[in-house]
Order: sequence, then structure tokens, then C-alpha cells
Amino acid sequence: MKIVVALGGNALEDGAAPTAENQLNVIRETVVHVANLIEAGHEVIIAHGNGPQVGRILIQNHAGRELTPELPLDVADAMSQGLIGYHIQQALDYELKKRKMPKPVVSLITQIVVDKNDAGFTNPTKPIGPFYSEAEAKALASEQGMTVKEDSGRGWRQVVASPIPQKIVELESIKTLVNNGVVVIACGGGGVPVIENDNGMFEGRPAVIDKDFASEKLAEDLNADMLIVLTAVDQVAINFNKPNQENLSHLSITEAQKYVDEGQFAPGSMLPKVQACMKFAASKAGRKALITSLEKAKEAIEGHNGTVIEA
Ligand SMILES: Nc1ncnc2c1ncn2[C@@H]1O[C@H](COP(=O)(O)OP(=O)(O)O)[C@@H](O)[C@H]1O
Ligand SMILES: NC(=O)OP(=O)(O)O
Repeated sequence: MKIVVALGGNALEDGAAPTAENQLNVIRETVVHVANLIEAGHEVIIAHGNGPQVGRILIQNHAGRELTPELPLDVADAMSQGLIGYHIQQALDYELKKRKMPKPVVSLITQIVVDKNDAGFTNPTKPIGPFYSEAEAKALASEQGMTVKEDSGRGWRQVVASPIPQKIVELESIKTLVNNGVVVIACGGGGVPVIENDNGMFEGRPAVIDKDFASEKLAEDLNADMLIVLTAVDQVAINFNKPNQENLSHLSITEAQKYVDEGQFAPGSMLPKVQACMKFAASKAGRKALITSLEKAKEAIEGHNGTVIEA
């Protein structure tokens, strides 16, 4: 099967100090699960998030502003693609060599066209960077003018604009690489948001696209059979974190919509994943989407775990 795998925050971070060494070590563990899919014969394309990483790049930028100019968010997005892509390339290359199944692995700086009038630009919703207490977050908001919000019961974070992805600029290059047996890492951090000017020039915009929506777009555009969203939980649940929590192994699009309408999925965390999977499953007959954890990816794909969303 052709599978687009979207790696979530927990696949890239484990809560330890985010030194380069620790970030690489987490990715070394992550790629074992990706390599399992490749070893099972699947054609895998990798996409990933960047929320914590791009937020930290902005912090580093701001801290060094008296020595060197601060860089805008679209540039920080591209830097996060380079940082994470570099680690995945290095770790997956080695994992495949260890298994005596070497394959070229490459990450591609990916721009994604967004609508310059997207409502997301006037209503920041995408959490990035570290978690703060409410008091710390509000102090940062007044000192630096950033927008902060509570993130799904986990603490306060900076939030930035998050427009909807419309067109993957480097799509043809991604297809060429995939068709030539290269394991491609693309649409990292949801892709760098750009607008297309009348003269055909792309221009970056300060925002972070949701990687679940960007991965869905990538999966549709590559005519993938499956979209797998890997996150911290094995399955999607209703009544999440309540005594009557019920984990779901299968969801039709109609059932998923009913639960979305009931508010069962937290905005900014599980909701975009479910919505991206619903969109992919509805896009063509036979397409399936799966939400599960890294650890359960292999058994979930064999039908023994995870939450499958299909028409
Ligand atoms: N209904 C739900 N079912 C399962 N998990 C949920 C649900 N609602 C919210 N969550 C939370 O969403 C998290 C996944 O979102 P997030 O951490 O933002 O993903 P990512 O892995 O992309 O960084 C899960 O770890 C879980 O804590
Ligand atoms: N860009 C993005 O969606 O990042 P996270 O998955 O880290 O939130």
C-alpha cells in the first residue's frame, strides 16, 4: 500500500530537555516503527508536525535579537523542516541500512499555498512552543504582544495563525522522488505557508499550517491508499478522560461527524486529526485513514488496533 504517515508531537519529543541529542534519540526510536512499515512492503511517505520546535526557534530568535535580526515565522517553519527532516533522514537511513534494506531518504523543504484572506489569519488557533502557566503566558503576551491560549487542558501556549492548506508547491518533485523509490519526508510542520502573487511569485506568510490537514492533502495528491496519523494515544475515544471513556476501533464518516458535532474531540489536538481522516476517507472510494500510536502502528495496520475511519 502507498501510505502517508503523519508523525505527531510525541513521535518527535518525549518531554526531556530538547537538546539536539535528545531530539535525535526520540526520532531514532520513531523511525523503527516507520521502518517496520517499509519492511512490510509498504511505500511510505512521511509528514510531521513542528509545533514545539518552531516555537523554540522563535524563542531563540527573540533572545538573540540584539546580535542578529529576528526572522519571521515562515522562515522559522522552513528551519523546523530542516531540523526535523535532517534528524529523520539520518536516523531512518541508518535503521534501513541496519536491516540490510538501504533506501534513499530525503526531506524536501515544502511550501504550501494558502488563501491570503483565510479566516485563520485573523483568529490565531495553532499552539506552538512550550507550555506555560497562565500567569507566565499572560506576561509574555503583554511583553511581546503574542497571543496565548489554554491548550486542551495541558497548559497555556502561544497561538499563531493556521490557514487551510490549498496547494503543495513541490508536489511534482515529491511524486518524482516517490516514483523512483525514494522515501520522502515532505510537508514538515504542515508546510511553509505561502501565497501566490499575480506574477507567479510565492511569498511566505507568518503562520503554521496544521500538519494533519497538510498530510491529508499530501495523501490525496499522491493518490495514497491510506493516511496514518501517529500520535500519543492508541485509539480515538469518546468521553475522553472521563470514567465512561470508550475507545473506538472503527468510525464511519457519519459516526465521526456525529461525534464532532457533540464536541467529543478537543480542538487543536484530536479534532483536526479526525477531520483530516474524514476528508481523506471521503475523497475516493476505498481510501482508509487510521489514527493510532507509534507503538501500535504495525498491529493497527493489520486491523488489530487503532481507530480506522472509512466511508
Ligand atoms: N477524543 C479523544 N480521543 C483520544 N485522544 C484525545 C481525544 N481528545 C483529545 N485527545 C488528546 O489528543 C492528543 C493528540 O493530540 P496532540 O497531542 O495535539 O497530537 P500530536 O501527536 O499531533 O502532537 C492525545 O494524546 C489526547 O491526549
Ligand atoms: N504544524 C503542526 O501541526 O505541528 P504539531 O503537529 O506539532 O502541532
